[in-house]
Amino acid sequence: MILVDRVQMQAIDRYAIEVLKVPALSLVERASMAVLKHINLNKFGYFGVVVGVGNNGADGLALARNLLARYKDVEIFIIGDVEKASPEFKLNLESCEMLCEEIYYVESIEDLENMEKRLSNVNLIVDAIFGTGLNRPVTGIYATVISIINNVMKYKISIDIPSGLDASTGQDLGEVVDADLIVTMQLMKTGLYEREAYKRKCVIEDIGIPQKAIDSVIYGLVN
Ligand SMILES: NC(=O)C1=CN([C@@H]2O[C@H](COP(=O)(O)OP(=O)(O)OC[C@H]3O[C@@H](n4cnc5c(N)ncnc54)[C@H](O)[C@@H]3O)[C@@H](O)[C@H]2O)[C@H](O)CC1
Ligand SMILES: [K+]
Repeated sequence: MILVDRVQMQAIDRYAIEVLKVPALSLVERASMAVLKHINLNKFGYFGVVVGVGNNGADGLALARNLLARYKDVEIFIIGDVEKASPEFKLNLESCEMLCEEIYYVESIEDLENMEKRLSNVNLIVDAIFGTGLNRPVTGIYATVISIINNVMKYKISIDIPSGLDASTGQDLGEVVDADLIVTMQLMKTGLYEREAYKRKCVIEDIGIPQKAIDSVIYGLVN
């Protein structure tokens, strides 16, 4: 099994998009469908999707859109400044705005209380706050959001990496989402593999990153 750290994964993503011209939007869409296939839609009908403003969040919004497309109830919570978000994030956000009544921007204590109340009623929480982009300890409102997610005791799926975990070292960078299932994209990350508690909850899903991108970064094969 190939293992990559977060810097290698980011380089592979970049190579796929910038050199091999794989559309980032396709990778985000494939990531969302890779998570959807692990959700029993006959069992789960009311979702809380908690997103950061990076591409892990874009994956989460694309998943929310695919759930809304099936008339599932989805409560979306966004943490961070959407202005900083990627085009893939913004495109998926635009569609989610057309498909659901309200999207909650979590900034204040009241927003956190509202999120906690609503999450206590859902039956599945999607963690799309941080993935391979987490590069420093989780503090402030992000730490509070993660502890709320853990405290409401619902079935939790983390997209790519449980938010709060360092994808390279497996170190807890503060609060970490206590995921029941981790759907990691394309390759196993060293930080997940080295922690048995995470490794056994992990499934790896192909999202269409060309082997050439992987070989170019891992083996330095550029031709
Ligand atoms: N790159 C691609 O084409 C694909 C990526 N996929 C998914 O995207 C994430 C990686 O996305 P990225 O935007 O690099 O970062 P994150 O979304 O993980 O993080 C968001 C953002 O947060 C900032 N940040 C880092 N640490 C902290 C912190 N402690 N507190 C607050 N903010 C923090 C930092 O600026 C990050 O940019 C990857 O995991 C996949 O889920 C697609 O799946 C495939 C295509
Ligand atoms: K995540």
